Amino acid sequence: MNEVVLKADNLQTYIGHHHILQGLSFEAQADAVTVLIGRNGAGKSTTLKTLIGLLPPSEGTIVFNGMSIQGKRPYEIARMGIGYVPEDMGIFADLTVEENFKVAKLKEDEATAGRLARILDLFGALGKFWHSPAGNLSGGQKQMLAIGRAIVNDISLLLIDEPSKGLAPIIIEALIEAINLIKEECVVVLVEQNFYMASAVGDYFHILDDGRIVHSGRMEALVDDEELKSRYLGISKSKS
Ligand SMILES: Nc1ncnc2c1ncn2[C@@H]1O[C@H](COP(=O)(O)OP(=O)(O)OP(=O)(O)O)[C@@H](O)[C@H]1O
Repeated sequence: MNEVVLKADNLQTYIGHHHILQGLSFEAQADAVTVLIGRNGAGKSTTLKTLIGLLPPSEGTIVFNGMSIQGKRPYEIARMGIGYVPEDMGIFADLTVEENFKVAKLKEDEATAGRLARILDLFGALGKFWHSPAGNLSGGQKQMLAIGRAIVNDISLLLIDEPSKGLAPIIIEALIEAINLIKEECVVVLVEQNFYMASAVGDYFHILDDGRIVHSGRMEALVDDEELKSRYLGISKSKS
């Protein structure tokens, strides 16, 4: 049995008066990519925002590496070793790629410089456009910058919200390769609608529906489960 790095239990999250997460519970294991999937509006992005402290839950617990993190501020949670790549990527379009990294870096030490060098090896375009405004990057390059910025610090958990959104298949292949390398360094919790990408990187899956987890298991089991894919993900056999 693998070590549990993140355990969310009975999360209840409201946005205004809307009760979005309704008792959501799941775990993420060490050395694995856990994928959250489900229909539009199921509560996937809300789950990541709840975990990182942007939407504090009204009830429930979140334990990360044995520490309770619910109720902490996002910057406190980030400093405990959780990286977050939001759906809109959150990069600073007017700043250069270099400046985007400067804003993100928590330390200017040797270990951070080593991680940055590895990120530039992984995502060659970032080095090429190092002095260009990040707003000029292509969609795929922006996603690489957003992910690179999140892993430049010493994190043990990376939360990524729908990285494949709007990207061409060839760029999705590069992202799959990158996430499979990143998972060697830290635990990944990924929200992903693209089932090809979800199944190419995921070790475990959780299906969300109406703010709850309705099915969980190993990704291989979901790949073979036509009924579940059709019911919750709208994937029919001919399309998969
Ligand atoms: N700022 C907001 N104000 C009101 N309702 C919101 C807000 N943000 C999200 N919601 C609602 O919360 C529910 C869950 O949204 P969320 O973005 O978490 O879903 P999702 O599963 O990530 O969907 P998608 O795949 O479309 O991104 C939806 O019904 C959405 O309309």
